[in-house]
Amino acid sequence: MEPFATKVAILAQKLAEILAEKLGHKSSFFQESCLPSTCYLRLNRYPPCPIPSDIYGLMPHTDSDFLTILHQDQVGGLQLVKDGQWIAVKPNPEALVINIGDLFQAWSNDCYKSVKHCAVTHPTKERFSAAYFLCPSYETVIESCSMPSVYRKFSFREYRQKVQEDVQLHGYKVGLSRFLV
Ligand SMILES: O=C(O)CCC(=O)C(=O)O
Ligand SMILES: [Fe+2]
Repeated sequence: MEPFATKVAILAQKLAEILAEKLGHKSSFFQESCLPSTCYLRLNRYPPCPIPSDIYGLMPHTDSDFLTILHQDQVGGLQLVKDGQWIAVKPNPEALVINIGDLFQAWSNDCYKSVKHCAVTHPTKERFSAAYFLCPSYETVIESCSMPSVYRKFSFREYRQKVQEDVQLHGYKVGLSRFLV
């Protein structure tokens, strides 16, 4: 697991840099704010579920990070919203899935969009996935890279607190729209 985490951490930094450069920003921001101690790897296990159409493996959500690198096995179950429709991502254990997270959406001033996704369960098969989250330290302030800014600047701590508060109060994450200017 450690060699996977090390490789995927390097890949995440490279991808963040390339995406920043695409927006005309030669940024060391991700290297400075996303440290090994602030990023994490989550291992997901989805047991078989006899009523898959009624029970999600993971509820629809966007990731609260800069970007996520996901490896899924051959069972399949990852779905995402494209042009307003839920589509299944064809499982390919040889490939990695890269998802933009909320923080990249805010930093890029809505140029990159945080993708809504979920995991559905399988009636008979157990499924595994591994997700690496490129996250900054809680003190990091996320400020749009261009003007006029769609979102006010906020710290990652503030963002996480707001998400938690919304989940506790309303039962769901509201996300970036809480930070619209
Ligand atoms: O298991 C999957 O395909 C999705 C995992 C995921 O979205 C997450 O861990 O945030
Ligand atoms: Fe996710």
